[in-house]
Amino acid sequence: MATKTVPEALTAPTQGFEGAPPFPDDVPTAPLLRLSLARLIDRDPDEVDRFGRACEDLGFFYLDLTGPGDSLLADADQLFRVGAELFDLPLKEKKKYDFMHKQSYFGYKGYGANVVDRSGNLDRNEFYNVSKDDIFGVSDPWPAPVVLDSRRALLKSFIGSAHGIVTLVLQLLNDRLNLPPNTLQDMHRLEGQSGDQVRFIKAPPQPLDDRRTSLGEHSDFGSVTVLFNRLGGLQVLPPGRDAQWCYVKPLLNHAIINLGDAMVKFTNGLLRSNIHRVVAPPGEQADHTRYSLVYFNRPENDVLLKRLDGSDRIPPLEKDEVEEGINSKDWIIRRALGHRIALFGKDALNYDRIRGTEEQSQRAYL
Ligand SMILES: O=C(O)CCC(=O)C(=O)O
Ligand SMILES: [Fe+2]
Repeated sequence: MATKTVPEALTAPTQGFEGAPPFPDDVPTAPLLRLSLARLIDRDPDEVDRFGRACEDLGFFYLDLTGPGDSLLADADQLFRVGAELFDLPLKEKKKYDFMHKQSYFGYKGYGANVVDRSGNLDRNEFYNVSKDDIFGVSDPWPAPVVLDSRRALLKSFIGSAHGIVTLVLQLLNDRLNLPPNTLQDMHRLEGQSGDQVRFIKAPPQPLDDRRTSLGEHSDFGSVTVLFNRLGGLQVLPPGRDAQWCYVKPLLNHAIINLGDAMVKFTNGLLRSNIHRVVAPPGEQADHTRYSLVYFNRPENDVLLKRLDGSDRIPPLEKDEVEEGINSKDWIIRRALGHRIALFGKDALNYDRIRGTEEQSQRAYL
C-alpha cells in the first residue's frame, strides 16, 4: 500500500502542541481520513459516508473536535498535566495501585510489566487505568492517589464527553448497519457496568542506540477508542500482506478514533479493529517524554461478543461456524492481563493464547 502521500493530513492544521518539536515530514504516515465532529452531528451525508468507509477500511480516523468538542479538548489538556503529575509520584506509591493480582486491569501498570513481542522483550511505558464505573458511582471506588482522587470532577467531565463521542459513533454505525434502533447504544450505556476506562500513558525517551517498541502490537479489545496524542510514535499496520507500519501524525484539536475487537465480532468482520503499536517518537521528538491519554469504551460486562442479528449488512457466519460466546468482561480481562510476565511467566509470550481479531484485521481487500 502506498503510504507516502497523505492528502488528508496535508490539508490539516500544522502542529502546535506546546513545547513539542514538529512531527517530521519524511516518515511514512497512515492515510487516516479526517472527519469533523460538527459535520457528523449535523449528519452531513458526505461526512457520514466517509465515516462509514473509515470504519470498514482502516478502523481508524481523525476526528476534528473544534466547536462541539471544545470542552473535551480542554479537559484533555488538563488531564495531560494530571498525567505528568501522576507519573512523577514515587514508584513505591504508584505500585500500591497495581491491582493485577486482584484480576483487575484498573490502576497502575509499571514500566516493563508486559511482554511486547514473541521474543519476550518488555514494554517501555507505564500506564494507569481509571474505571468509568468508579468515577460514575456504578461500582465501588478503587483506592487511588490524591492526584487522581482530587480530580474526580474533571475525570467525570472528560468521561462524559468522551462517552458522548462514542455514542455518536455507535449511533452512526447502528444506522449504517440497519440494526434495530439503539442496538449498539443499549449495549454501551454510560450507567451500565463495563470495563470502560481512561488510560494515562507515559513513555520516557529511549537510548539512541536502543530504540524499539514501547507498546506491543495489538488491536484494541473493546468497542470504540478515543485517543489523544501529542508526540508521534503510534503506528498502524494497514491491511494486506505487504503492509508496512506507518505513523499516525498527531493533529492539533483532533482525537484519533479507532474501533476495537468487539465491533469486529458484532459485525462478523465487516468493521475493522486495526493492529497498532507504539514505538519511539520519530525525529527530534524521540528525545521527549511521550504522554498519551485514552478513553476505552467496551461493551457492558455481560454482553456476548457474537455476531448481531437483525442487520441485512452483517455477513452471515460460515456454514457450521460456531462462535466462542465469551462475554465482554471475560474477554477484556483475558486480553488486558494476558501479557503480564508476573502473572503468566513464559506463557505471557504466547500470543495465540489470548488472540483478538488480529487475523481479520490483516485480511486484504480486492
Ligand atoms: O499511546 C498511544 O498512542 C496508543 C496507546 C494504545 O494503543 C493503547 O493503549 O491501546
Ligand atoms: Fe491500542
